[in-house]
Amino acid sequence: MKISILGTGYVGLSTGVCMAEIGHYVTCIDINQQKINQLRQGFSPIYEPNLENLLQKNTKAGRLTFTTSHQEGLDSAEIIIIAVGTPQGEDGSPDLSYIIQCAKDISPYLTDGAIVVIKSTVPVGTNENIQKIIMNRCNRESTIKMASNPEFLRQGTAINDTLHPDRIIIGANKKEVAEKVGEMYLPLNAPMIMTSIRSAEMIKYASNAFLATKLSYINEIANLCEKVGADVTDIAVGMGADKRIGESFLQAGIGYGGSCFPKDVKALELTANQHGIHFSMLKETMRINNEQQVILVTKAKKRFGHLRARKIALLGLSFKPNTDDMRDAPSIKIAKSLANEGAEVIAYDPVANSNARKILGNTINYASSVEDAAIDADAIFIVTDWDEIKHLDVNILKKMRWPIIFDGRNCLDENIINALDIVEYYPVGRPSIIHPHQQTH
Ligand SMILES: NC(=O)C1=CN([C@@H]2O[C@H](COP(=O)(O)OP(=O)(O)OC[C@H]3O[C@@H](n4cnc5c(N)ncnc54)[C@H](O)[C@@H]3O)[C@@H](O)[C@H]2O)C=CC1
Ligand SMILES: O=C(O)[C@H]1O[C@H](OP(=O)(O)OP(=O)(O)OC[C@H]2O[C@@H](n3ccc(=O)[nH]c3=O)[C@H](O)[C@@H]2O)[C@H](O)[C@@H](O)[C@@H]1O
Repeated sequence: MKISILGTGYVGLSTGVCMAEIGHYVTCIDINQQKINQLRQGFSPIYEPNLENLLQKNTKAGRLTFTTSHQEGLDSAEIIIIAVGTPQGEDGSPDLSYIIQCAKDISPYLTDGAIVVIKSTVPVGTNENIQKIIMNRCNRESTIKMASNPEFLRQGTAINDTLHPDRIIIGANKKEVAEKVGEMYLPLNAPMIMTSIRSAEMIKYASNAFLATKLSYINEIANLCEKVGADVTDIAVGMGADKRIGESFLQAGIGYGGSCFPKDVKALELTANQHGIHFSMLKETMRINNEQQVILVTKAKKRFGHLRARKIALLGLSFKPNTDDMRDAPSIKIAKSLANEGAEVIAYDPVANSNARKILGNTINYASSVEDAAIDADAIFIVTDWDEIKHLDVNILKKMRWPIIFDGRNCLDENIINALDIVEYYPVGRPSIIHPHQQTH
């Protein structure tokens, strides 16, 4: 099948590479010339495990090409996938300007049989509006075929998620359109759910908001665990063993971040509001998450009294491991809050230092290794559960002024905690460990 994809971000590029991997001929279009140049040379502009390898393999096989030209990129495309950003606008609703621009960009080159698929996360009704824009521009009514095909990949595991999805949602108002889009995915052998366009758009928001709410729920349980002396990691195992609840998304910590949950929860709450439904549960999901993101700062202030002139090593900056994405990362709020308290912050991330610098600038200092960050630190904050942070070298802790660790992901290797008899360890929602040799510091 001949597929064109607009947008070579996390979703567009992962989709493009995977569709080529299963045998389709894919052209990826982006307006960013620099990205396209980089991709043509076989380099991925984003950090995503296994992406660059499949990019090079499929480019070499002649199934994957990149262009900035809509005319060239859309030539004889059977399916045109729109995967551009829908970031949060100033009023909290998604900014649809990139999608609208895509509609304008593709209109002159649409052939009769082509299907326009919106993969970006868009509010209910957007597919219909985009269809109208295209119809007006093309001056044709009957032949614009549209489908909603929301994406569920997670950053850090984007390739695996795209090749092995739990389900594929296809929303279309015509059976033959849904079937044609489904044909594209047949080699994946994944369950497909066909719905109306509006339902497909809604499934995406309902899923993300549900997962975010599950996280705020377990985080509030974690806060309660600290008060009553229970351990939230045991609670998660106990709850998760119930199939109706499920074990995933029960890892308590410093709350959710990233380019999707924060904006999608807000967008759904706004949609509900516009229709007279006060979805107060989502308001609470967001409130809990906002407070949770700075919980390590609150804990450290309690431990030290104040944080002025305290040196804090921030380990991990990206919003989750295995990505360099800093969009809405909890580390941003934590770093700013520490700086406001007068602390000296030195941060380390295996891949996100340079993206972080674009956002945080000189508010903090950047280290080139865990060890660099930890030297003479008064405390470590574990912010992102990268493998090298979870299993950090015990000897590194001996270089701190005093090994005090605030673990925002409850992820530090048990052996490390047990190996040190001078450690103070403060996880989230679990009993703290303060070894007997502790001295005032
Ligand atoms: N990042 C993620 O993990 C997921 C994102 N989504 C949704 O997918 C959509 C895309 O998200 P990301 O991939 O993160 O975005 P991104 O910001 O990483 O990439 C968007 C790309 O679109 C390009 N672009 C903008 N206007 C264009 C145009 N007119 N023609 C061609 N290219 C254009 C930009 O240059 C950029 O490279 C959003 O709606 C997001 O909510 C859905 C599932 C997962
Ligand atoms: O629409 C999207 O963009 C995507 O949003 C999320 O994917 P993503 O944001 O990439 O990553 P997640 O693994 O969901 O993590 C989101 C945040 O929740 C946090 N999280 C996740 C799981 C958990 O148990 N605990 C927890 O704190 C992560 O650290 C991260 O900050 C969804 O999981 C994807 O299905 C969806 O496609």
